[in-house]
Amino acid sequence: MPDAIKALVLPFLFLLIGILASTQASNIPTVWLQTFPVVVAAVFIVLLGLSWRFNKGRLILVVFALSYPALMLEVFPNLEASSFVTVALLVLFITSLVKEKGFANRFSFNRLLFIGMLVLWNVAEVKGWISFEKLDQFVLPMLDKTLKSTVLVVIEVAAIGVILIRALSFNDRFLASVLASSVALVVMHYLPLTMNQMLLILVTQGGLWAWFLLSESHRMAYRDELTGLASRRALNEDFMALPKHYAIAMVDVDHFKKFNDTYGHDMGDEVLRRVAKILAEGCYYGSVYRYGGEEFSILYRGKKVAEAQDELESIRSWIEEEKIEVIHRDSKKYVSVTASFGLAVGSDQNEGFETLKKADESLYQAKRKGRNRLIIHGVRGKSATK
Ligand SMILES: Nc1nc2c(ncn2[C@@H]2O[C@H](COP(=O)(O)OP(=O)(O)OP(=O)(O)O)[C@@H](O)[C@H]2O)c(=O)[nH]1
Repeated sequence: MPDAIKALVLPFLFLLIGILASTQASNIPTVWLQTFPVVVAAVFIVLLGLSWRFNKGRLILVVFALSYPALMLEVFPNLEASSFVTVALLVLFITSLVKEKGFANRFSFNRLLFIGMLVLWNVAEVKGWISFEKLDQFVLPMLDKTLKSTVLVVIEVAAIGVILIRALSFNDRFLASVLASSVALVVMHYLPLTMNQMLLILVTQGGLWAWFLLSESHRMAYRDELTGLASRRALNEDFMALPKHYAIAMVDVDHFKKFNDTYGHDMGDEVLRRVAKILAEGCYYGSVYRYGGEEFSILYRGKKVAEAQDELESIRSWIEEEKIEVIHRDSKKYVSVTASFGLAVGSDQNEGFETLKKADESLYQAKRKGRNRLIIHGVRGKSATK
């Protein structure tokens, strides 16, 4: 299954649970039902607290968008929800377009100001202070719909369409969750739901965003941002539960400082991404981590050294063969890098760090012997064919 579709599974599962729960609202005892508004308010306040703690400004907009229709229906109970939902969808749409800029800064202020204007326009419209009814004489005969209802449907369809396209093209979990929340708003608009049913959907949407924040913080802790590989922290944790038989490899890009100095830091980053990709795709038996800087680690659980050795030799030659396009002195050319490898076999489940040190020693031996080779700790004369 493509990653972009996978990213949609959980957000839509939350949505489905919300819709299914709302169908059971009539079976819920009244005492519980009375607590729903408080529960929803509490969930959203906790979300706002978390978005402040995790410095995620876009989440304020999401919380606002989700709570807006229900809040407005509380204030104007006799009015139709359609324009409230459309404003909420517009806010989600804008949120899906902007970059994360943190919680409290001028960006958040500007965004909230814009939303304030949108709300003012919405209130003015529902109160009848501004009206487009005169234009209906032209629109009604053509579309059999008022101008307002036509514009609202167009905005809803366009907003959902653009969010869907972006979620599928960027494979981004934030966009996937925004899409599920947008569909939740549309469901609340078009299905004849009671306020309690809406609140049930909102609670599950709160759950979705809490899950999003938790998984984001997990990703930040255990994934390396540049390469997308597991981070050193993940390796440290994996060392706590090593199997009886294991091996560790350390990999280091050769002359990387020179590469950075010649082609620039951005090209250096590109090299690290390429090497990480080759390691991730080439490692069938091992798990790859970015250890730090231009160093990577591979953990082989329960595997024989020969299997690890064969795999590392293939990866070494793939790195060597990879052609990287660089611009140097205003002209385009293709360059390649090499990497050195050290491998050590663990002899004790509790000695992951010691084994890693041995792999590191072998790696530096490989560097001393001329680089672009694999040295196995404690095995004389074992190195890559050169
Ligand atoms: N572009 C980029 N450079 C990095 C990153 N992390 C570390 N570096 C650079 O990696 C270089 C590592 O250089 P050295 O440790 O001297 O090693 P080397 O030049 O690869 O030489 P050998 O290991 O002896 O082959 C330093 O210049 C760091 O600034 C990163 O994330 N991106």
